[in-house]
Amino acid sequence: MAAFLEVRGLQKHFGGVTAVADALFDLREGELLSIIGPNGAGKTTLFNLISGLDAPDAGSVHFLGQDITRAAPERLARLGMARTFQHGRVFGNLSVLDNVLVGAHTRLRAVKPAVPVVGPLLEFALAAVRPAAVKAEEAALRDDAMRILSLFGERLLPRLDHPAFSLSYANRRRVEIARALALHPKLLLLDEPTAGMNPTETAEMQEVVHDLKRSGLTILLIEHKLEMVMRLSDRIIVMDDGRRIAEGLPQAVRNDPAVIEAYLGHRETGGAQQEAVP
Ligand SMILES: Nc1ncnc2c1ncn2[C@@H]1O[C@H](COP(=O)(O)OP(=O)(O)OP(=O)(O)O)[C@@H](O)[C@H]1O
Repeated sequence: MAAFLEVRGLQKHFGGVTAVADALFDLREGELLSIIGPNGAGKTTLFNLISGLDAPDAGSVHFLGQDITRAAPERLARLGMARTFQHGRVFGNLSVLDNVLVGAHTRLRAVKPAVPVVGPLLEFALAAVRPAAVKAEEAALRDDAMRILSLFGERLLPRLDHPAFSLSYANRRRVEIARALALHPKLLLLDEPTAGMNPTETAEMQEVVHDLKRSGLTILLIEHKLEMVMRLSDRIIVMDDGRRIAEGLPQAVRNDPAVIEAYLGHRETGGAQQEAVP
């Protein structure tokens, strides 16, 4: 049986820099796999190659048995892959609720008839007239968006109508994750969901990710906060200078001499240094 996600020999070079060298791993359905490593190790580049934001120089990615190497992000969204970004990307002028509804766009059916050529025109007309089927779909998506926003307790629900630019940094990160969840993804790629968060916010985010994992969602996680990685991960891949230097269960990785060397030996560890080898 094909793996849920299969990454084979992925490579990416930027000029003379090897950002990702021969990445190779499988991800099983329902698994939470973390990618860790010092700054510049190639983690975000690897995410970009998997999620269609960047094209690999070599190698392949298969998702749910389909070759998705170099596939456009829209196709990946339709297949059920969603991601978040290291620095959080939201639509600043849209409200919290609308940001999340944008994420549900690929799930629209009533307002997006699958008619060739005139489809976009029909969609425009249906959005303007809003017949009962379209209204019912909008209501269902709104209910779903509220359910997703409630995963973050009282952080976002009281701010439904606030424009995203007015939110705190931590809340913008939460909105971004909520928007990714609105896609009802089969695979969620989270790039440092707790970056810039204080210990309370980090603990809350850890709970959210834990709940998502418990719900059966398959997750690929980049995270510098090692305690969180150790608690959440089924398996961990450690990268350094574009290469995988270790892979295994959290406890084994924690005690791996190559991992300790990579973290403690690096000049910059993006906050991981203080937490390395806990
Ligand atoms: N668009 C780009 N152009 C040139 N070099 C790049 C580009 N993107 C990444 N790199 C380089 O590739 C290497 C890997 O970077 P990447 O951002 O993937 O690392 P990372 O592990 O995600 O680091 P961090 O933990 O700091 O986010 C680095 O040396 C980086 O400078």
